[in-house]
Amino acid sequence: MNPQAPALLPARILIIDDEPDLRTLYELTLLRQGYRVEAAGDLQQAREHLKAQRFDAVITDMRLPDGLGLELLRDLAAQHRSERCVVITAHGSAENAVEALKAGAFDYLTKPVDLKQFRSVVASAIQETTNLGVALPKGEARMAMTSPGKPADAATMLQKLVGESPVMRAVKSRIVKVAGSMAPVLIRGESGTGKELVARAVHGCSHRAASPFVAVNCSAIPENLLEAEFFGARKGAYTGAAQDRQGYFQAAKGGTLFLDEIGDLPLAMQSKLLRAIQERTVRSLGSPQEETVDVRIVSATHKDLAAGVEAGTFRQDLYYRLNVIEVVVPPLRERLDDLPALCNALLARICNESGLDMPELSPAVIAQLRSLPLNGNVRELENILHRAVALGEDSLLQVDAPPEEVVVVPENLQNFLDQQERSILTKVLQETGFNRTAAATRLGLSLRQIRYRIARLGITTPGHDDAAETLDDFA
Ligand SMILES: Nc1ncnc2c1ncn2[C@@H]1O[C@H](COP(=O)(O)OP(=O)(O)OP(=O)(O)O)[C@@H](O)[C@H]1O
Repeated sequence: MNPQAPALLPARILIIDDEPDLRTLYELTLLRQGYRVEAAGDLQQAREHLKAQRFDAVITDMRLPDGLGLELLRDLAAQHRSERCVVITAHGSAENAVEALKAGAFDYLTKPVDLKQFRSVVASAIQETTNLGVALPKGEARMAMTSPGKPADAATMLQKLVGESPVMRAVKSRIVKVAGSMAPVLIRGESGTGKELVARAVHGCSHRAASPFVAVNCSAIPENLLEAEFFGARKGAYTGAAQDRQGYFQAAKGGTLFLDEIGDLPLAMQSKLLRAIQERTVRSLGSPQEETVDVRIVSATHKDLAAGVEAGTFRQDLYYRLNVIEVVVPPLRERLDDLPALCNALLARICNESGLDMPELSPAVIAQLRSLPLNGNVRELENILHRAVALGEDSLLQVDAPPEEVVVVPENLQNFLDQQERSILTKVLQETGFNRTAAATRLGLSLRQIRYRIARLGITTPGHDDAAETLDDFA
């Protein structure tokens, strides 16, 4: 530790459990770690302790003689207290765990409590308060020192998410609010809205910022490789496994695992993922042993997962588990006031990457972009700007962006083309007073060509009997 750093007191923790043996076990475990510990046997005693002083973390059993641990959580939230809460729930009560996380618990532990996990969850819980100036007990210092200062990092992360419209501001404050907990986050939004950026911001604003962020596109992995990719594999576990390899869970240890396109995960893999999340352990293919992993799961989808649950393609229990906290990223059309700032940020990035000077962005171009449907959201905007920069000839940016074409695939191409041709010909003929020569000139055809087409499509033109001409006449 930095010898110049002021000697700070170890973190203070309040333990609440009505079983004296367990209380003692938790107390001793924490005292051995160097923390200062107070203990309470019920809600009333806990409230007295909390009234008397501030703690860094509160660890409470869910069921207490005079009420639920959740009530304490709600009290602390209502009083805007900074204590991080860890709730201990009975084995198999997934609902309680989810409820606790929704009520603002930092994390939960399931009985019987594994002491190694207990120590690591407590260390995570107090880490953030430690970064704000309270010392960690011996042995945990490395984590605190490698963890970047939270406020600066959070601000940088949020800056990358360009946009100050009310809807984007709401997204950002939600990110800050949810970043601190261990609860799984589900990010919903159309394609290209910036879901991955949001996931990175959740990670960057959390105490996990100094640990890995591992992004996985669930739809891009072949089904037979999913298990090895997620959980790792021992050498020889399958044909081609020439050496031990770690999975995404192991790679993201201590950090965040971002599961993009989670709706595309096959059902068999959904069960395995659910198990890994519930047990917080994974087993590499071919390994006899399970290993504990401390990973926060952030997932994203552009699909309606609830509809997937209805249709039987997505497991309800996994949906329930992943969707503890939801962040919805609005489509670009609902935040068009962000366009100028977004264009500037994207242009700066594009020009920087390609070593070009930043072109001038005129209000007319912004207005032009504003009028586009932009159904591909920020990614589409990025592509349009990329094209404009690549094709631009002077320092004023010109956008040649037709609205994204909706390609209609006709059932019968010939009929479809005939119909298009017929309506163009009819329109031009009407506009030229059925003067075939004038119509042909406008369409870049010869008189003979237009007569052929009129005959082929059976278009009646007053004063002529083109439709009566047979195609043989043109042979
Ligand atoms: N608010 C924003 N500020 C700056 N860049 C953004 C913003 N939103 C999106 N982008 C950029 O747009 C592109 C698409 O964003 P991202 O990949 O995060 O979208 P997504 O919703 O995850 O897409 P998909 O659904 O296809 O996975 C990226 O290059 C990203 O950097």
